[in-house]
Amino acid sequence: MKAAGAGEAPLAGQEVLQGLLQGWVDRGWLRPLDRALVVFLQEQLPAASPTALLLAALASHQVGRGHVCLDLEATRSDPDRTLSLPPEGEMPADGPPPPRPSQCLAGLGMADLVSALEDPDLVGTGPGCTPLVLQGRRLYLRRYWACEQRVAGALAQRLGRGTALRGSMDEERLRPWLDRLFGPPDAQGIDWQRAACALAASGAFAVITGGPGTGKTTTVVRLLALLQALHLEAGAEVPLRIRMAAPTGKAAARLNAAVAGALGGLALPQDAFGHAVREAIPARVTTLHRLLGSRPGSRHFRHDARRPLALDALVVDEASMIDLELMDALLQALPPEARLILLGDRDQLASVEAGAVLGELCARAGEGHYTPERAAWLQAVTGQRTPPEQQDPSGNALDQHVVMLRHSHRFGADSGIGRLARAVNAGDAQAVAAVWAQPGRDLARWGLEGPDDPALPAVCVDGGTHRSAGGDGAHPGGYGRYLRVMAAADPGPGADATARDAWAREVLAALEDFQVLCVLRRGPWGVEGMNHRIAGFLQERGLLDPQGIWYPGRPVIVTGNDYGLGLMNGDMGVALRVADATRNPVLRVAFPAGDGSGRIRWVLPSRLTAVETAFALTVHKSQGSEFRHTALVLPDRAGPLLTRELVYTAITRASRWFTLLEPRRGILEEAVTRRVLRSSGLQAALEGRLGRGE
Ligand SMILES: Nc1ncnc2c1ncn2[C@@H]1O[C@H](COP(=O)(O)OP(=O)(O)OP(=O)(O)O)[C@@H](O)[C@H]1O
Repeated sequence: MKAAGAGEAPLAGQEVLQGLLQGWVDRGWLRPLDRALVVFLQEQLPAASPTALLLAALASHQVGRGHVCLDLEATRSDPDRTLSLPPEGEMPADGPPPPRPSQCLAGLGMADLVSALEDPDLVGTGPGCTPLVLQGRRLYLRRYWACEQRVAGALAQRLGRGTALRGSMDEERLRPWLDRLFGPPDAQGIDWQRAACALAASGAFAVITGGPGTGKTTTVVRLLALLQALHLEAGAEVPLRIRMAAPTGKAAARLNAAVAGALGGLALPQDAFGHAVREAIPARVTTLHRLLGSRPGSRHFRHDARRPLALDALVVDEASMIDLELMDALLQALPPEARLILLGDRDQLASVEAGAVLGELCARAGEGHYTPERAAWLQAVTGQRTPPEQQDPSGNALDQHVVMLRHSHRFGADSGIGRLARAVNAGDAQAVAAVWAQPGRDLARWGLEGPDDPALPAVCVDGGTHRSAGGDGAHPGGYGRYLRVMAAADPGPGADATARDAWAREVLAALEDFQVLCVLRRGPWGVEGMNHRIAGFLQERGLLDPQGIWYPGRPVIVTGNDYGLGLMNGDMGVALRVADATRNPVLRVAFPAGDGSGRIRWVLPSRLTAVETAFALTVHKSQGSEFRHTALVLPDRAGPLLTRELVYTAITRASRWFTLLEPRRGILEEAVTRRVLRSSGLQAALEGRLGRGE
């Protein structure tokens, strides 16, 4: 055991550390959980070094900020970043602020930090039972280290597997099917969708990444058709068991609709065989939690390595939202002979929980890194040449299974949303300014004088129509629209269940026309302030009567999984006034069933314990959803949350119109130069295993 020593003056003793951490908790700088961990460790290891325990508190705190570990290098160079000071919603507290991490760690170099962690009871360097693990310059809570190791191990195994797959393809037969599904290859350039399909067909693991509308769904539906066609053509009596899933109900519903659309466009033979292939592609998409079998009150799932999922191929959309622990659970539950295909946009915000798995897996996707052997194989099966700049003789096994789709088929070259998303993604503030100099019809930008600026009701109620009408006469809507639908389509107290469901579907669909997004939760520009003001605007216009917590027209978002009600975190619903059996008016909350069936689930408001009003959502909560018109409310000052990834995610939630509301001019340009960099060792762990040929 290593006791506190010289060079640790700022944390002269354990009581000082306790007091310091309590001061941080009081200010909202640290979670009570992080301090509780230190109290526990002190009880178990009374002689532990205060510096090591401080680092343990910071490592624990990083998990709450989405990092898998504490990066000691980053901690040393900018200690205050470990607490993201100033945090959103800092709690007012009496007296002078407590010392910051930079003061506590002042004068300590990397060697001092590493030396403080040389405590075999507290910190291990690999398997064992110490509460912390130090790997290189990364300090982990053991649970997350173990999780990262399992994910790296499962991915490495999957990358090495191919021939044992059920439905393995014969490469000779691959080319004609690719030609049928994609048309003849273009000799001029590479069609990355075709390449993605071939690469994903060739192994047990594939990642297809791309921005909005780049054809991820189109490609995966063709891939599934290809796999089924090859499987059935080889004489299989039963088709492959294929499942599709997404992290949220909203994302599952979107994929469901997109798959249904893509199925119609499949170029399959017009005969019994083509029919059998089409029939064998699943039309229903489920949530990952439902697929894995969530269990109330437990973080374990019904399906795991001992009770694996009964499937031959799994497609998971919106994979950027999958955190490390969920990826671990998913990989454990997947039979070794099944394929896993991840779809997602690597540039979006990562999951709220720790880990940015998709981002890490796709970190090298822009440059391809296909080996010359892989490029030759691709040419043989797709008839396309891989551009030389995408080839790399030292490309690793993961590179050979990742494809980036680059061309948006949804946003044309003149689309403002597409141009703005690209400029933001590139982190190019000048390019962003250039887009706004010529925004086109689908973008609008409003400077706000303050929380009472009349632009706010103009956009939130009516969509700000006079500034950004579409070329085809369509107008971006605000929340006034769904409330008018709610009033006009109300089937009345005598309506039967079918008519009520149809009404709810119509209102829920109209609600998806528009969404206000915020960066923050608190303050006038956060979700709480905006929710309050938007309800007021709608009330002033006589569209809403927000009395009490529950009122007709209240849109809500579920904030925690409720297995009893079958509602998942992120599900959105709306309160509607319906009639009970005796025709008395009662309030019920209508949710889409979330299983692709189009059914409506009606829930008593009193049973909903974890919901929030959803006129305004944080950008994080909006992930996996898409709205025809999206309005992003920026804060009036830059902070740790306002980053390029966040703004990109907000813009790409809009399918038709995007409105920017800025309390201070230029804040957008500031935001795009800030990045979210998540600390994790997944790439290193994976590379280590691939290098060892595991
Ligand atoms: N190769 C293509 N040629 C023409 N149109 C295409 C092609 N690929 C996709 N599309 C069309 O582009 C639109 C977007 O495609 P798709 O839904 O597959 O993209 P996506 O990447 O899954 O989008 P998102 O994830 O943003 O919803 C669809 O209307 C689709 O029909």
